[in-house]
Amino acid sequence: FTLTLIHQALFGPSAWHRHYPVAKGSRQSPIDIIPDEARRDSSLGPIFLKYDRCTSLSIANNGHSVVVEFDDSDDRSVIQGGPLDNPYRLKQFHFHWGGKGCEGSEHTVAGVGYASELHLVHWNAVKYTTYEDAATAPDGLAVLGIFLEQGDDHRWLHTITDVLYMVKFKGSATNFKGFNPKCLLPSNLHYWTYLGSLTTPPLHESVIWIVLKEPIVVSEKQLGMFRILQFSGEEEDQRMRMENNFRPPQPLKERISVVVHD
Ligand SMILES: CC[C@H](C)CCC(=O)Nc1ccc(S(N)(=O)=O)cc1
Ligand SMILES: [Zn+2]
Repeated sequence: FTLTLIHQALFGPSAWHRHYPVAKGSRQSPIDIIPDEARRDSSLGPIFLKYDRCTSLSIANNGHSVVVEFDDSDDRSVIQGGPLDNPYRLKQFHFHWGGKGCEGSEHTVAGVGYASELHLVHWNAVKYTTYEDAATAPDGLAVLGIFLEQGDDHRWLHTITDVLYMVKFKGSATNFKGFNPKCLLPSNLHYWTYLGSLTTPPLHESVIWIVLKEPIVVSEKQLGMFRILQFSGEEEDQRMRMENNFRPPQPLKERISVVVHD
């Protein structure tokens, strides 16, 4: 317990500003979304997701989360429409979650958090040649955020939780082909959108956030499977269970409020 507190104080969100001054920037994520204060913009249309089955490649533990990587060498799997001027290619998705029974999402809605949050990370391959270049540009990335609410078993999440034991330790990865993230979407794509940042270092202010209003429902058992993951590598003797890997909401500052599309 004290190890976790020390670890948190040295490497957690409150320490990031020392190496990444942008942590105190003007468009940091996540934020607390206040639906009643969200503007409506009639020019803002629906988003479209074209997720082709055969682009998933691998699943890995990067020491911060569990990440499913995609082949982003062409436009087979893209998000477009809504606030986006171009199609953005799917690069990876990952999750953020809490400890036993406590909150775990990054964005909150009127001060209330969810048990977990799924991030599908896309990049603007029309304007930028590499993901790395896009990740430092103000319109380089589009991250689709989906809340996970605790309830019944999710019908398809087991395809991910069943393989987590193979990527238990930091730095481990395994083949994960043929997974279509479409199965993780809620029934409607109504969203809030705002200009923000990566929620972990390097915290680049390069993300157009699109947060879906409707959560997906997953069971406590399925959420618990994420907690078999470790922050630490296999060789490290101090076992550090991977949980509470979420950044708390950041100040909205002079950003225009969030825009909503129903
Ligand atoms: C140089 C490449 C790049 C900056 C570093 C690797 C990367 O992609 N990081 C990343 C991606 C997504 C999020 S989030 N949680 O979706 O906001 C947080 C961090
Ligand atoms: Zn994330």
